[in-house]
Amino acid sequence: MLELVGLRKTYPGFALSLSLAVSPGQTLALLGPSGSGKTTLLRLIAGLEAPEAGQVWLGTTDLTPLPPEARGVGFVFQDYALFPHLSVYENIAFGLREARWEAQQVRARVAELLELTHLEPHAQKRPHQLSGGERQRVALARALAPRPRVLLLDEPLGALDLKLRWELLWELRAILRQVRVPTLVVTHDHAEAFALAEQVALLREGRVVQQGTPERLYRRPKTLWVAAFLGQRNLFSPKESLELGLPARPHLLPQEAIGLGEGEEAQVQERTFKGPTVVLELRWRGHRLFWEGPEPGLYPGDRVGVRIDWSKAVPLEEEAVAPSL
Ligand SMILES: Nc1ncnc2c1ncn2[C@@H]1O[C@H](COP(=O)(O)OP(=O)(O)OP(=O)(O)O)[C@@H](O)[C@H]1O
Repeated sequence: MLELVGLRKTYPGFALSLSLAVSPGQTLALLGPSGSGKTTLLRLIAGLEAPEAGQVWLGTTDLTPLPPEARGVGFVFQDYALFPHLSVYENIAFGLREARWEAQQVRARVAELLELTHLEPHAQKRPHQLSGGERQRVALARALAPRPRVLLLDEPLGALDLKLRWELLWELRAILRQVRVPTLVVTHDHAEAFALAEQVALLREGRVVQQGTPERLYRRPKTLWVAAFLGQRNLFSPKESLELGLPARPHLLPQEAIGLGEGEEAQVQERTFKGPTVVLELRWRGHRLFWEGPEPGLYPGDRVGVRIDWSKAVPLEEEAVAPSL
């Protein structure tokens, strides 16, 4: 189990202050906007930065005083940081040779990782002869080679185009499930976090604002900020909630609360075709309402009845004042 206890690090205009735990064999996604402290947190765990307060625990070992190389932490950097002059094989073997593994053990371990990451056909290539996705897998294999006790991935899919991102996401997930090393993965994309991780911690200005399973976070966000960051669209301020007959606090109206067909009249403003679903932006009671579902056969200007199940409205907490530094 990886545990961060009262960890604190400040830079001019920025303060990271949090506690967090990753269970054995689990993947936790650190999700947050640019500048929220995701990379700083990984660097603190890896020992590349020293915290001003708090500790990093791995089981019963306090890693905080240890140098990076003694921590048993595997790190995949945003730009992969592969050695350009070494082959794929040698990139993966590098850390093992540094740690003075015996030649035969190195061969066996590298072969194992080439197989795990499907890189056998590329073993003798240099990084510049590889595709982005292949480079990403080399970086992962290199990080996993010395059997780290924790794996840190900083935007592992960040540099790839959209189609490749999703292909690699499934592959990365399969590999993580196979190796069962507790993993922290940084991303600013909620869909990526949801697909990769069992737990998601949402970071804002150096603090964890909410942590939970993807389902829990999406369905029960604490605040408007969390809901909006996770892609929820039907969000109402306390004033708007009151106008709609709800208590005077922020609310989320989830998709399943909105039915089309009969009911109060609304007008279609916009339509976005997404393949399996269509998103409609409706004008309803003077408010903007989004509906998403299978092809409704409706177009801008059309009128449609809207039925709301108010019992499904999710009350949210008032936004906390931005954390002070
Ligand atoms: N070495 C440093 N010196 C001064 N300020 C720093 C340093 N490293 C990070 N910061 C500041 O700390 C804050 C958090 O940075 P960090 O890189 O951790 O954010 P992030 O969430 O990873 O962002 P991104 O998604 O853009 O990579 C930023 O405001 C950044 O400018």
